[in-house]
Amino acid sequence: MSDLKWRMYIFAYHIVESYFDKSTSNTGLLFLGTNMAQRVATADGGNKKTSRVRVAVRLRPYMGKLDEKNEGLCVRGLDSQNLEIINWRNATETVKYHFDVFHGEQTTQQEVFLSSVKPVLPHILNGQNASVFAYGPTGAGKTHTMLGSSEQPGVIPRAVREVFKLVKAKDEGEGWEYSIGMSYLEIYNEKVLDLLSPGSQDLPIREDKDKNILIPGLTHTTISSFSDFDKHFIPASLNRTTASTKLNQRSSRSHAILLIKVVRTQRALSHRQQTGKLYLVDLAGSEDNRRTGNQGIRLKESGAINLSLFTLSKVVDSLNSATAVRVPYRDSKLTRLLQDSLGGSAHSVMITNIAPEYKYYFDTFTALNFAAKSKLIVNKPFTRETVAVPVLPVKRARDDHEAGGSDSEPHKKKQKEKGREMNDSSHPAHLNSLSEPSVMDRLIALEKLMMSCQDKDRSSMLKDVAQSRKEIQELKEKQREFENKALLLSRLAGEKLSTKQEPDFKNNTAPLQRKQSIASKPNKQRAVVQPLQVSQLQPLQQLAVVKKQSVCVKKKKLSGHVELPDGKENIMESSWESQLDTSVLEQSRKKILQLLNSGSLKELKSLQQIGDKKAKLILGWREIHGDFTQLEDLGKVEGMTEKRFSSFMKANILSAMGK
Ligand SMILES: Nc1ncnc2c1ncn2[C@@H]1O[C@H](COP(=O)(O)OP(=O)(O)OP(=O)(O)O)[C@@H](O)[C@H]1O
Repeated sequence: MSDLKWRMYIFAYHIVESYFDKSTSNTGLLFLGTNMAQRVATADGGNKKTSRVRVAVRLRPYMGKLDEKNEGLCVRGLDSQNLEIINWRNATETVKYHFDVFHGEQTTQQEVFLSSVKPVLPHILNGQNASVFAYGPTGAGKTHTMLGSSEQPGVIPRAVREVFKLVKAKDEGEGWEYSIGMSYLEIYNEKVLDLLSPGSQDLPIREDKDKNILIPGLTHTTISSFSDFDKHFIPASLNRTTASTKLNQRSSRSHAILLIKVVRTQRALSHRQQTGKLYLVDLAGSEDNRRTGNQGIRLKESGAINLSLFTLSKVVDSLNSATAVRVPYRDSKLTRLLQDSLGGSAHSVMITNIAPEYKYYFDTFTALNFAAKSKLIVNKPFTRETVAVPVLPVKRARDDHEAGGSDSEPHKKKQKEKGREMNDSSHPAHLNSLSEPSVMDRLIALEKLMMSCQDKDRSSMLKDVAQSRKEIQELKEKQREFENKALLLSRLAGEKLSTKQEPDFKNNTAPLQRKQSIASKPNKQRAVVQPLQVSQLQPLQQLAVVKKQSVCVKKKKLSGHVELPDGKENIMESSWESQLDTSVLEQSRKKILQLLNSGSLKELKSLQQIGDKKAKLILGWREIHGDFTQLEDLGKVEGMTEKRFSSFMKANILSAMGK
């Protein structure tokens, strides 16, 4: 019985030529194809550029026969990138996930191929590597996606055919000759086995000096056409290790890896050669042994499968995370073998297969959390029936953690109580699978694991921020040191040259002001005193015309050291207001107050040191408290410290005078 299903798969994918030609020429379905592989540079240990693994999720159609409790769907698609799954903590909520691509249950094999796989294939002909792999729980549709059937051929036959098509379309004039070859292997119980040469021993995985991954002893067969490929592939597929589990009668117990190699050789001297590799991988299903009923050898297989899938998830996570330092390729044979075709300069696509039935909830939730770029809890019911479902009385895992970990007695007691509540008959039937205590325990454990990972990410980010702050601080100190030295030097120089009262030190912060003051010393002196005297006689607007230069000089003094009328220098700057004419000061203050009370967002932003956020805060304050009675009220606005207020005043009064 089980063999029959597998043989059906193998022979079913065998494609009727005319069908295939017809289906691939249908470009009307290319709408998803615009989502081409994004390449985001991240650090990969050294300075090598790595590209993101593009993640697509495919939801298999609902199968009534797999839903013994008649619970319905627990997950559904929203659009071409988003889906939602019921929140196990609160059935009136859903958790929304975002992916590069989402393929709903109606998506055809051709659409999956066109959007997720076809775009990466041309790279193989240019000597680059790529990998496409189907990931997900057992029974969720990985083999269907990768292999398919005669009516619905999957990724493997379509991709191989496309590679031949691309090579055929190559213009002879380009001067390259192409040859296509294949290898086919499985990783079973952490052993690399050659499917084209059954009975072979565990093969070693090596790396050459150019970091290419090699498997010495692996059969590599040149293929000249698609039917040639078929001739080798079909019998080899039957060598794959599969077995019957409770969840899938013909469950893949190994990772099947098909390698298509395209070698192109330059016709002219120096006969340069480039090799592009395409890995098409049908992974074994991630499994929960409590549900598969695995024992003995099945349990051992399952341990190996889960371990390598866990490593794969860590690798994908590291490649897609900007903060990861090390990509753990070497932690499993699967990832070691894919190392030169996953991340790095390779083009990688992961198709995560999920099933919609409640009995797959835990597996689906786990797979989504592994694959998701982001998720969001949405406060709305998933189905009409779930609206009435009471909130699951589960304490937040983080609270549990903070309260002493899962092993503490109170926690265990709570778990028991939880279990009792879950079994309460008041819960609707469709939550049965979810509310099983064992599922609950695993969900809580999963959440804890995820939180601890997030915490780790956060703490490494915080470390980075702290480091940057430290560096900025050090730079600031250096700059201060440099300025003090320069100041000292300039003073010394000033003492030496009695005729030259102005230091000849120049720095980048105010070179123009410095030049001005040296050139016209008398004006400079007037700049401190005269404007204030002039301004007593003139309204503020007129003053503005006169004062361009003097304000400029004054600004310099206020930010550095102030020269008093008697020629002495005063390093303190707190007395800047006292040097201004009181009526001018008053006018400026009035003007600013008026603007604060009646200015629009744009007008507020025209004030010095008021950005978009501050302007909005001012508007908000005005709305709640009415007009500012005095400028000092500004200190009551959020974020306006005493220091900021005085700096705001100085900048705006000087600016008002300078206009
Ligand atoms: N998109 C789909 N459309 C129609 N049928 C599907 C789809 N996906 C999966 N199926 C069906 O669901 C069943 C399980 O799928 P499949 O064998 O591909 O799962 P799997 O993930 O490869 O499982 P395992 O990891 O145990 O090998 C099969 O009968 C398959 O035909």
